[in-house]
Amino acid sequence: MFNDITTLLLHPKAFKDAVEIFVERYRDMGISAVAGIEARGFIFGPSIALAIGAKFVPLRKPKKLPGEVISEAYVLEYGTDCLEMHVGAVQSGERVLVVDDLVATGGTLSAAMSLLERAGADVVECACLIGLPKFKGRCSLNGKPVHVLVEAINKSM
Ligand SMILES: O=P(O)(O)OC[C@H]1O[C@H](OP(=O)(O)OP(=O)(O)O)[C@H](O)[C@@H]1O
Ligand SMILES: Nc1ncnc2[nH]cnc12
Repeated sequence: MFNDITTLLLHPKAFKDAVEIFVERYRDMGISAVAGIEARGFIFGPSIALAIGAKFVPLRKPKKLPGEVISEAYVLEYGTDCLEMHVGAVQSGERVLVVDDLVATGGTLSAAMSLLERAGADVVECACLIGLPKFKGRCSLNGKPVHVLVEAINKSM
């Protein structure tokens, strides 16, 4: 039941194709920052950022960033967690893309968007490789578009 993107990473052509599909979509959208969610958003986010000429902003789990941070707590399926971002990482009005490997309930993406919006950023879209059945094939979250490359099948059906 664990949707493991590390198998994709072992196939350079598939890994490159996945990044390029995102790059094609986002290259002309005036995006100046790509925010990647720890940990697996760090695998795809920086490549996309470099290719579209944007900066990369890490959204990290608690107590990892050395500078002043703003934090956003969120609820997971089992427990709670928190994302942090450096104060000043994004500017007011900056157009930001959020990247992660996978969306399940959408709680993590919601927290990432809240964090960025509290800092004044304009979240353009969230991009994930995989959408789990829990996300119900939705195309948006909190009024922002969510773009998913692959819908995972429901293995319990
Ligand atoms: O849509 P949601 O229900 O919020 O779940 C999606 C999140 O779950 C996974 O991360 P996880 O919380 O397992 O953290 P990790 O990658 O740091 O282990 C995944 O990489 C997403 O960030
Ligand atoms: N089924 C799943 N596989 C991988 N990562 C996840 N994060 C939340 N649910 C997950």
